[in-house]
Amino acid sequence: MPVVRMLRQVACWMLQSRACGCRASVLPSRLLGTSSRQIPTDANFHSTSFSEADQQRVLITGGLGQLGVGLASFLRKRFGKDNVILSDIRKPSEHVFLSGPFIYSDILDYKNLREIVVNNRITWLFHYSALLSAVGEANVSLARAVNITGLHNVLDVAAEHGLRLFVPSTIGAFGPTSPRNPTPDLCIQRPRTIYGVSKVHAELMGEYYYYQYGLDFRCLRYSGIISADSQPGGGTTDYAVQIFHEAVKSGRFECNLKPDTRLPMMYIDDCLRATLEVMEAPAESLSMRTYNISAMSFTLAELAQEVLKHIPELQVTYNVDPVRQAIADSWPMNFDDSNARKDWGWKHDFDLPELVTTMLNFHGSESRVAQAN
Ligand SMILES: NC(=O)c1ccc[n+]([C@@H]2O[C@H](COP(=O)([O-])OP(=O)(O)OC[C@H]3O[C@@H](n4cnc5c(N)ncnc54)[C@H](O)[C@@H]3O)[C@@H](O)[C@H]2O)c1
Ligand SMILES: C[C@@H](O)[C@H](N)C(=O)O
Repeated sequence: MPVVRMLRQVACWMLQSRACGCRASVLPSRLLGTSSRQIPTDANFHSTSFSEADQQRVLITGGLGQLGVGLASFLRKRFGKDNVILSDIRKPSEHVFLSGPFIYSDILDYKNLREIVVNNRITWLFHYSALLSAVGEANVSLARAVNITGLHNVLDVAAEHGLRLFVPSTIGAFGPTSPRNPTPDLCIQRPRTIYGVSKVHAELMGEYYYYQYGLDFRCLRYSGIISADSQPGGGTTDYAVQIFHEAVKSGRFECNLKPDTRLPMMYIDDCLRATLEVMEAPAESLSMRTYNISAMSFTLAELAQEVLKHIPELQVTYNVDPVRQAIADSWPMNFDDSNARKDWGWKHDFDLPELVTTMLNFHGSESRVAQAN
């Protein structure tokens, strides 16, 4: 880059950072490659020119889990099939492999991550890799590596290449000393799972990179997400997906939490739309970098009651798993998402009755197809 242009960018960045109150700072040393110079950072330093800005090039990490395939298909409608790259360390199904670009990416491999971002001219990164609450407790050292070390790699690559970065947080980022009904955006966060601790760390690190290095970090705290065509990956809220599969398949469901357990939940379509909306929200509309988002909140008994309206023969039994129950009992019962609604117009579409009808319609048609075959 010619020296004059670089100096102009640096001066421009310093003016901008003063205007937004951010502190002038330097990138962490590994972001500077082999150079020993310390260059003031600018989130747009390496990014695309203005005319290219509408044509995002997207990377999704951990994309073969419950949410990533749906996110890819949603974003491909917006940005075009070839501009959204799904990645994971697992082998994709043939259907996923044929539906758009897929690439192997282990978020613990920093150089490989950087290579993917550079070679594909990525502008937006959705960081979905994680070990969820229940599997995280069963494998704390792996959860620590994936959820914390992996996040550090993603933050550094995103800051270095001027990406807009989305990292989902969760209701699990709160703990027993947080207000539970409702839980506001800003309150005590002392979660008791490695998953929750890693998500609070992600929220704080993302905000730190935003203030220190100008990284365009955006984060939503998702509720338990309920999806029809993908399986949950080992969380405490998995029962709210599994009940639909079992209701249609066997007419029986054994639940691992108590019937009066109340948690915030959301249908996947609302979750994915919220994710794109916050990523597209003008920077000046965001008064925070991390927002609660919510749609509904129900107990297991209320969920079962709603499903019974459609499948009266369903038998629900309870066999409580103490680990999952302790986690659920420490999480919010209701989520206060008024800031998201006020700042960038968040509004959910699905409440419990629509959710149940949609899920059962999907599974009903699936099982009819299976029977016909
Ligand atoms: N599903 C929910 O209810 C929910 C709720 C709140 C927040 N979230 C967050 O949303 C994100 C996606 O959730 P999900 O339900 O799809 O999770 P999931 O567990 O279903 O999928 C996570 C994916 O990460 C991948 N992964 C693991 N280690 C990896 C590594 N080293 N490198 C690359 N990928 C790796 C796994 O192979 C898996 O496909 C997570 O960050 C999760 O914390 C999910
Ligand atoms: C709530 C969420 O983060 C995830 N579904 C879990 O239960 O771990």
